Amino acid sequence: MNQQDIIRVDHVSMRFSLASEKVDSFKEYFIKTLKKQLFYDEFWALSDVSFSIQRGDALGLIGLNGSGKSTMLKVIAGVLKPTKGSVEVRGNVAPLIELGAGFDMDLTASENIFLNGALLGRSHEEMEEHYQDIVDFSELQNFMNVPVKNFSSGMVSRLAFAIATIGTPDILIVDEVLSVGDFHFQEKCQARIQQMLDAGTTLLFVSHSIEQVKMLCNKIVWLEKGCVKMFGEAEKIAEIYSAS
Ligand SMILES: Nc1ncnc2c1ncn2[C@@H]1O[C@H](COP(=O)(O)OP(=O)(O)OP(=O)(O)O)[C@@H](O)[C@H]1O
Repeated sequence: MNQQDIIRVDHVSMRFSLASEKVDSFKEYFIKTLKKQLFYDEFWALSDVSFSIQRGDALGLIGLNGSGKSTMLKVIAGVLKPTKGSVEVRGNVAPLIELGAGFDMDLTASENIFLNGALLGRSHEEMEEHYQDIVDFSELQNFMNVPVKNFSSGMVSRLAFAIATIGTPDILIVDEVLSVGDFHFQEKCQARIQQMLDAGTTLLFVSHSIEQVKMLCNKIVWLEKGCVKMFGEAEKIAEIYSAS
């Protein structure tokens, strides 16, 4: 890995196994597995993907539905282990993937702040320090003692975004989360991401809005059916992508 590189993706391929027939119950699954009657189709979500980015870069991942963007982010975040190839990451990662996935819906917003913080590796004291900022940013002051199961999906995302973006991580991974929440909150999130970029955070960003990608990113990886179609300077690739 080059001295300047913060992330290096080296010949990464990711295979998923899809059951090729319908199984209606766990019992049927168990019996068919024992009898070796369960067959799988192989599906390669990523094929031989390589690129590297440097500290302070902001990389946009673009491509049609199912092209492998989220899978690539999950491999970089360490949520998925690639079937082939390797990924090297230098620094701590704040992943904004599937916002709210770590919440316990029966607990209150306030309790979830500490639970989610712990899942992100932060101590109780650290979360106490950031507590007011999270409440203010999420604008959920009047809902802190309400169980999260009573929140709208936008409210869940606001709380999760506010928790995940405390401090200044080395690498911030943002997967489509800006499309949730209302327009006012989207603008606030975008401003917070920009603040982090100004402070030197490296960004990996998935969005179907090429305008958002152009606004935040200096580099783009364009994925097509799991392969890199183009990698390089954002403005140029965004132009070609928009015209395609
Ligand atoms: N856990 C999984 N098991 C099986 N297939 C999967 C799994 N996760 C993703 N896939 C498949 O891999 C392919 C790539 O999915 P991925 O979510 O990475 O695409 P994407 O570019 O982020 O799509 P979108 O723009 O729709 O969010 C899809 O065909 C998807 O069905």
